[in-house]
Amino acid sequence: MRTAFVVETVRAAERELMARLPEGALMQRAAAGLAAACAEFLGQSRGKVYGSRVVLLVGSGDNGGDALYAGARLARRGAGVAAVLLAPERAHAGGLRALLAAGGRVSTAPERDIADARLILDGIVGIGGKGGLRPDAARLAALASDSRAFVVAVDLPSGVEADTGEVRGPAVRADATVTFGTYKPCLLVDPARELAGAVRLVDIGLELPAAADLEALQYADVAELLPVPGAESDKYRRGVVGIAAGSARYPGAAVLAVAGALRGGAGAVRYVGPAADAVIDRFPETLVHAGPPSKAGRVQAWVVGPGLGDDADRVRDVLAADVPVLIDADGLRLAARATVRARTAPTLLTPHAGEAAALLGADRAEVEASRLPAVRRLAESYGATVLLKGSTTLIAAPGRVVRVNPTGTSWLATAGSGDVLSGLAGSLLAAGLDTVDAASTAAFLHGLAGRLAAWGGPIGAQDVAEGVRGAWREATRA
Ligand SMILES: NC(=O)C1=CN([C@@H]2O[C@H](COP(=O)(O)OP(=O)(O)OC[C@H]3O[C@@H](n4cnc5c(N)ncnc54)[C@H](OP(=O)(O)O)[C@@H]3O)[C@@H](O)[C@H]2O)[C@@H](O)CC1
Ligand SMILES: [K+]
Repeated sequence: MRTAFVVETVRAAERELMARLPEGALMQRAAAGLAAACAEFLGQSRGKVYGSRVVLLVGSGDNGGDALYAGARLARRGAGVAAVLLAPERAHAGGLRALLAAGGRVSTAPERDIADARLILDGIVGIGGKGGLRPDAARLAALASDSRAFVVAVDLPSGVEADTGEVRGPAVRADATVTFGTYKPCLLVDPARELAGAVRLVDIGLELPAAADLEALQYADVAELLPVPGAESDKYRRGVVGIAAGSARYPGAAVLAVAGALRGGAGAVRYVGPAADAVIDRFPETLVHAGPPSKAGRVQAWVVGPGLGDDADRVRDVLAADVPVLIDADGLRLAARATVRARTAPTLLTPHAGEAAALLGADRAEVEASRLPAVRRLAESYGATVLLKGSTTLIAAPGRVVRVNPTGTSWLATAGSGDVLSGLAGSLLAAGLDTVDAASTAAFLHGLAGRLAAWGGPIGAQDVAEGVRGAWREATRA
């Protein structure tokens, strides 16, 4: 599991460790890791450290100190290093001395130096940043982001909100971020994540609490969670998932949800609704039923909502079942909050930002800008697990660590792709995973399937569904 911690927790761990170490030792660990990564980045672009032009953007805190010490190490290896000091009289004194002693210099022509640089270190602010960047810092951030240089953010890209991943104003756009001790939420959650580029973690020996503030499944976690039928399994023991989706107007949503469900590990898929002919045509293995869901036969989990139109009765009927229920699309609009809260079996909601905004009474743009607070709020208000789809898919449940999905591709933003995801997650619920595991495992497979199917080009939802098997194989092979 990859984990991230908020600033308050990082600070506490730093204090605890600093008390046991000689003064400055922690910063030296950070700077050494940072310099090593920078040397590697310079080497990767078929260059070398010796003779490379490096510019340090230096704020008045320890983030600037890290940049100065790392710059000193690069200068000792022959790089031409110039430091742009935002507040010359308050720059980290030891770091500046080290840089000058190693042959580095203070820039007197920042614009020219930035234009000539091959590598830029953004040490404007780290976890001590407050509010949007001040105008002089914002100007440097823009110059660096627009430059031809490879930009390395120190700890995090200056200008982003460390704990939430919000970006409220100008910020550095980095090619890579070298972060210390632990990931910070901004390095995993958009829109900040996009500005961080490739993230490298440098171990500085921090001891962090067992419960993280944010976590992301890795291949090994997914492999462990995915259900594998044993010798004694039959279709019923593997779980039956019921799909209450589709309408005369939107039969395709039913077909796609079933397509996802068939690849999610349940032993059988039951379909209930008016699109049975379309479903059977495409997937003859589906068990279909025309009456209400409660009369369709036993299932271990329900999916309700994709392409449902205004069929509130079907939603009510499904919500009355005493099994886990996934609510998506039209179902989100039709499910009363009080009914969801009153359920004793678990509920999983899977809105995109627009649907989440409607449920929260907020603007879509606000949800997109503040995904982490939004998903937490929604989970609390419904007393349910919420999977918020989008550029960064997040999964929250009351009392649980928020999960962030590490896979995905922007090509997944295609019609019907959400229907496949809901079928897939519902199938994993029926196979016995809890709501948080089912949602995060489904998002992982779905993202990976999209990536495998896209291969850098456009895809349709059916391609995603067909890619799930390959994604499953890839996840369990690791
Ligand atoms: N602690 C440790 O053990 C270790 C810490 N490490 C490193 O220290 C970093 C944290 O350092 P930090 O606490 O000094 O804060 P930092 O991020 O440099 O920012 C504070 C400075 O920024 C300024 N500033 C604030 N907001 C601003 C804005 N919006 N726009 C512009 N300026 C703004 C603020 O100015 P002021 O308000 O004082 O005028 C102040 O001078 C951490 O991220 C990691 O890199 C590593 O070496 C590992 C060991
Ligand atoms: K920074």
